[in-house]
Amino acid sequence: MIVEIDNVELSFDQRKILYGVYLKAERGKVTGIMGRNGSGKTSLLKIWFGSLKAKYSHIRIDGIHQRQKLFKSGKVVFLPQHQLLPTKIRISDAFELFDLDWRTFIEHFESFKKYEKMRIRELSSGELRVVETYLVLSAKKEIIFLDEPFSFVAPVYVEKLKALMARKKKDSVIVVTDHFYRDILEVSDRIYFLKNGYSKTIETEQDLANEGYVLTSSRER
Ligand SMILES: Nc1ncnc2c1ncn2[C@@H]1O[C@H](COP(=O)(O)OP(=O)(O)OP(=O)(O)O)[C@@H](O)[C@H]1O
Repeated sequence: MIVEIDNVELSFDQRKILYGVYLKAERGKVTGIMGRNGSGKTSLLKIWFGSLKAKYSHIRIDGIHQRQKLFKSGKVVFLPQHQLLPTKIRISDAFELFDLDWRTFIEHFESFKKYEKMRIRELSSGELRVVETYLVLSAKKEIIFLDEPFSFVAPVYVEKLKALMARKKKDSVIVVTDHFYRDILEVSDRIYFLKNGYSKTIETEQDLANEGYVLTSSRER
């Protein structure tokens, strides 16, 4: 499966946010999106998913223009930047909601064993992000959008989530954005950088330095 978005035009009031964007994401590859704060990454994911209306946007799946919002196809799952799960439910209920097996999760995230009967509100921000990202990645959808899955997450769990993404990309189109740029560079097979409303492909930390996203490439230090 190949999912593309182009001809995006988004403004808020008179402020142009996106106007020269083309992204292509495909099964078998993780597609990363990077850019400074406010460059439009979240907006772009929302337009792609269908929860934000742009003046123009053109979305294709396997070359076929999609008239309906992508989320209506039932093929896509979206981890939003802000909390996904309701705070009152138990963690075990969240696994039931996603039709996923708690024991499989525990095989990979053993230290979460003690939380099974706890409620979502009892998790720390990072623990919640691990659970939410795991659920979304494991949701057996053809298209997976992840907006900042690594926020608040300890390096050991980031590694586990990256390994999960590497496994899941065989079955699903995965698009991810995050400011943990080294992790995005590592896990992504193709990376787009958003700047001044446009997208361009980048590959290395040096490219990010050239775009002014990081101060200097670590190789130069
Ligand atoms: N509902 C809104 N109303 C007005 N302006 C908005 C709205 N949503 C986003 N914006 C503006 O659009 C721009 C892009 O926001 P967006 O959240 O897409 O950026 P981002 O690249 O995801 O940023 P970050 O890395 O900080 O999460 C920002 O300047 C933001 O202020």
